[in-house]
Amino acid sequence: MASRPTVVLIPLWGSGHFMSALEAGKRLLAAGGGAFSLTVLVMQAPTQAKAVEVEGHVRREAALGLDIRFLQLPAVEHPTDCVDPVEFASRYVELHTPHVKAAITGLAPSSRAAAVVVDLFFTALFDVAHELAVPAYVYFASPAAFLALMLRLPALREDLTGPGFAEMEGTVDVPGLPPVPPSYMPACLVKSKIQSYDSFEYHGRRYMEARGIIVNTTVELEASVLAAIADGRCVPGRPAPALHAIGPVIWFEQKDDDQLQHECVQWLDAQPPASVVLLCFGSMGSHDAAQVREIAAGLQRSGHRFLWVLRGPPVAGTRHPTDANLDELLPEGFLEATAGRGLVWPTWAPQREILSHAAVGGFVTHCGWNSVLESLWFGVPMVPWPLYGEQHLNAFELVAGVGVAVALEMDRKKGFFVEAAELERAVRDLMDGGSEEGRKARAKVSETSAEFRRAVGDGGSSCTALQRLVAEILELPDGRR
Ligand SMILES: COc1cc(-c2[o+]c3cc(O)cc([O-])c3cc2O[C@@H]2O[C@H](CO)[C@H](O)[C@H](O)[C@H]2O)cc(OC)c1O
Ligand SMILES: O=c1ccn([C@@H]2O[C@H](COP(=O)(O)OP(=O)(O)O)[C@@H](O)[C@H]2O)c(=O)[nH]1
Repeated sequence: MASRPTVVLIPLWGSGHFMSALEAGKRLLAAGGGAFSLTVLVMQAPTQAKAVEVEGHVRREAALGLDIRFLQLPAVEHPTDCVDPVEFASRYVELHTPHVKAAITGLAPSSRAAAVVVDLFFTALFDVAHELAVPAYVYFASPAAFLALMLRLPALREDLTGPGFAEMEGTVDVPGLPPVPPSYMPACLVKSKIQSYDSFEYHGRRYMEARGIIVNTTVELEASVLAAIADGRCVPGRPAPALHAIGPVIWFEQKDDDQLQHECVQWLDAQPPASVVLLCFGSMGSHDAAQVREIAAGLQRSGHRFLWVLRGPPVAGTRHPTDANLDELLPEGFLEATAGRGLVWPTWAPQREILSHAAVGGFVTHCGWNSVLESLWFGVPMVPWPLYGEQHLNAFELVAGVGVAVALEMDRKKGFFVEAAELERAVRDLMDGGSEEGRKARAKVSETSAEFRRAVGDGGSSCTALQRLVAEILELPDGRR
């Protein structure tokens, strides 16, 4: 049998990570034109719910008959006393190192590993790649701006006067972005949680060992940041790894023709074009009862149509929201008062399908990077309401950098609390025809959407970057395939 290498992909189990990485792997596979296969090493997800979600993805993708092999890694102990999910993921993956090594060395000689591609929090696996002399890549499912920040964390530590950015005066220099007020730094770095900083700084340092970083963005969207990284402005004196901006990588689930439309989509079908504002806060976003009351009042007073994905408090010991009990959470009379112009959906919703619907004209989002890319792809302007992770920096970039969003004021000292009147104002500015801010965001988002579609099309920047990456993996001269 002819020898054909394989690209080994090691994704994290999270909603915004697993399918994004797999979709990127599928694009690599297609661009490789059969020159290599894809091998996905699947870790046991740490919670039962995530394990079921990942198993579903693997079963569905395996049934597509593509040149992808899924190998389940043995279960390992769960690290305890972690400050956040990133430290958990970083320590959990370390325990997988021997299993990953065994899986790669156990590949048939006819399908040697040509590259190992790991999640942004899995840099501990570089040790295995280095030991086996396999080129290591990172799949960065977040924006290049956050990559620039992570690369700069070792140097930025020297500017900190306290244990986190919250105590810092002045602005933060994230190369390629306008000066960033410390309050817009990622939530995990703002609070005085020095261990969070340690985890991010560790990964930032290790990215420099990668042969390349595959970023889910486009050169058009984040030109200045990508240039800053490539010019060595994040880690002066050391050449940055090659950057491959292949985005937007968005996973679209295939629907059977005979599948019934989701209830949210059926409801949207009855609404006028661009009239509905969607509110959805990602896989780990939920609000407490007081905040829910403010949102309800803000939406009611705005007079606009809305589809609100409202989740209940997280399952104990996790960050994953439960399904909302609407009778308990919503103010009395709210559903009756907004009947016909609002839908409150209490569980996971088909966000991509909703954003693609002509009735949706705006998106109040937690600014998870996948959600941002989906909104830009469908040309939907945003109101950013960042909650966790790097989302505050994403929100800053959307408003101050790209200009596709209407800003929302929040009380950062009170868990990012937003008052009803402020939400009402932002929704009106986003959705009302007369608002200059909304008009600008709408015009810019249409441009970005068109740019995105050009980037992934033949000859587009992301398509070309993907081909260059394939040539690099196959070690072809001059990026030729
Ligand atoms: C990228 O910066 C941060 C990401 C996270 C984070 O951690 C995480 C851990 C899990 O075990 C499962 C997850 O699903 C998950 C998700 C997650 O954040 C989202 O990651 C997406 C892909 O990178 C995307 O970037 C979204 O914008 C993120 O919201 C946590 C964190 O700090 C605690 C980060 O700074
Ligand atoms: O009710 C929901 C909530 C989220 N998502 C999807 O889950 C992913 C969330 O990733 P993101 O990076 O936006 O945020 P995270 O949840 O990782 O913080 C995105 O693809 C969303 O479209 C969804 O389909 N329905």
